[in-house]
Amino acid sequence: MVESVPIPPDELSAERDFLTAARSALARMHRDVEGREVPMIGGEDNDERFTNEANQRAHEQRTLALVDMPDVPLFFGRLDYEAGTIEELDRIYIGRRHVHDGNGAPLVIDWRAPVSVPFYRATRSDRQRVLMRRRYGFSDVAELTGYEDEPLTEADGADQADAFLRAEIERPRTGPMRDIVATIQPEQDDLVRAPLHPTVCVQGAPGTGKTAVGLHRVAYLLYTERERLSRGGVVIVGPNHSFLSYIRKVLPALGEVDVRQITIDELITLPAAATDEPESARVKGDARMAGVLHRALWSYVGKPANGILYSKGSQRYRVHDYEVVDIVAALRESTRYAPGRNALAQRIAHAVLVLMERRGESPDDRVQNAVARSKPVKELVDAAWPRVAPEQVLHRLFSDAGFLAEAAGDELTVDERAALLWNKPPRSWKSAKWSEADTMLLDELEDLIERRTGSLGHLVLDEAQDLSAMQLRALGRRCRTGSVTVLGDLAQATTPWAAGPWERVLGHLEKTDGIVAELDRGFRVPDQIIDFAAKLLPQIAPTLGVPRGVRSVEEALSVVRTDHDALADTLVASCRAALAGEGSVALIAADEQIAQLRDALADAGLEPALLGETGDEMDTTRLVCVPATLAKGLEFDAVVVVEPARIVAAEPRGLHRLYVVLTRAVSRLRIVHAEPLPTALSRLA
Ligand SMILES: Nc1ncnc2c1ncn2[C@@H]1O[C@H](COP(=O)(O)OP(=O)(O)OP(=O)(O)O)[C@@H](O)[C@H]1O
Repeated sequence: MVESVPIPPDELSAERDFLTAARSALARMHRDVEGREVPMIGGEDNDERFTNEANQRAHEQRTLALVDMPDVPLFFGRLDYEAGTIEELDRIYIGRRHVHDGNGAPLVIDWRAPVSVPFYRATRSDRQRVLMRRRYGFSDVAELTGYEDEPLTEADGADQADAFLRAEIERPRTGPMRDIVATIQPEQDDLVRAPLHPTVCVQGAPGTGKTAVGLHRVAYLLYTERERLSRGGVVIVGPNHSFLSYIRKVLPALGEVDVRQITIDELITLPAAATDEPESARVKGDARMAGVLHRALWSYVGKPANGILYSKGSQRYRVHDYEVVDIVAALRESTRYAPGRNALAQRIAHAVLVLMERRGESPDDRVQNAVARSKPVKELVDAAWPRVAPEQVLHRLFSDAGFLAEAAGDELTVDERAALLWNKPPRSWKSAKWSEADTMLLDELEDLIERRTGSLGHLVLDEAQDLSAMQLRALGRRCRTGSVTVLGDLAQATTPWAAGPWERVLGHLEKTDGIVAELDRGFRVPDQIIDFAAKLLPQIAPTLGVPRGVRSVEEALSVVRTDHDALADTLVASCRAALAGEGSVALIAADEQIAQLRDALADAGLEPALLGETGDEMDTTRLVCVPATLAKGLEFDAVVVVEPARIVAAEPRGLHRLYVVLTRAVSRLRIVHAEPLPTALSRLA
């Protein structure tokens, strides 16, 4: 809580009483919904079962959304309006969900409601009929400890909003990410409340609140567009399980429990069992592969050498080869692969029907279907337009250099083709093991063969700078009529297959009407650390500006040079010093080093956890050892980074990885090294 003028005890106790009343009202709402019988319709057919299940699920979710979370305050702010601004209410309490008194009177108003907007937007120069804004402070167990008033009618006054924001950012971290609903900043609010369409893409430096904005935007959209979104559903795609575990509690705390938070492989659902070299993963992720796959698939459609001879009784009907060639050529231009097979059979049958009519017969649709299913037509279709599985096409592409060269045309270089070919091709496509990048290619082929149907209502892509063109195409296919929130930072792109600038990303998603916005105020990282990390920007993202910090923290940054023998002791001492403060502590090092360093800390009696081992390390342990490749998106109050040069050397985009690692600290960053620092940093250190 920010230091401020003393609070009159009566007023504080009145506010506490109000909180207690609101809590009881929420408990009553929960009981009411829980006790309400779910309407069941009789009958056992699929529609009825589906409706009953949907009703039951909706009831469960509504009940869950009304559970009072003991550590999440029910409201966080209050607006006192000019009399008559809102019907019968001059004062509203703003919270994470709507609470009413049982007689229709609101006690707490949802932060997403239009009347709550001035809480985030009103200023002294544009006070939107607000007289006073009050912000509450709470203990860890959501006990109301105080409040701060900001009268908007006074011409000037200290900027309490900034002090409040700073206090909120620096509140020590204990466990997973928390919501920022009490302190959403105006530039963030613009994005949170942007309409469902068009797609929004947010470029933002580390700690500018992209993830927070994405999650609050989902909560906002579910509030304003619940009906529309419930049909297709909402999915958040994050880079890995550690990250998803870190963000998993934000939406439930905002009352939203029906959003899937998953990794891209879980969305695509084709299991990956092989790994790629970076270069072949890069080529496989490239947008040019879409053309290669298209040509490879359609090369299975041949030029029919023979027409057909269809016999019915004593009659013979001949469709000539050149006629079939014309039908095939026309269909290639107008259909996907699988429906093309059926269409070919029907068109040939139609040609037979025309011959029958010319002879004075009057065949109907049933005859056409019978002809289409007849043996000669089937045989011709199987020969000219064979059934193929995606795996079959990809297996041939990666094992047959001639086939690949033909499908690639001028699109791929000789080296790129070599990177795609298997050294030891599996014997058959059925026994092939596919990598993650392959699964995107299989997904593309599946859609070329038969158009994917259904669309998500909304999709959030976090850390989207790392996605390949082929991944983006697969994601876009799952959200053809929905919209996307794309979140990322090009400077943090660590994958060799990253698709590149945001306009290109939107193109791959087929959301070219998407809007690109930028967040440039870094809330997480103190000025000194931002300035230090930003020295890498000219090398890793020369077109991006340096983020603006919002706070400086005394002794935020230190660089400690040691020698190899003393490294472990220095790290133990650094972690001990960090643990002496409040909040979470991370030791981040190159993946190859981290297990050994964890053991060294454990031997010294520090009880560290290794991130990624159980999935809930950040909930349960103050000191977490983080492999550099898992640091993205996470944050800790204090961070110790070990041997930056090793982090850089570990992968092709090591400098980008180092930038990610250096920007994880909320209060203090200590860099410990025995090996020389990377050049860009050594000049400074
Ligand atoms: N308006 C705000 N009020 C309070 N805290 C905020 C606000 N905006 C951002 N933060 C805090 O700043 C930190 C960084 O936010 P977030 O993780 O969303 O940033 P990001 O842009 O996704 O970062 P990265 O690029 O590193 O993944 C979080 O602790 C978040 O709670």
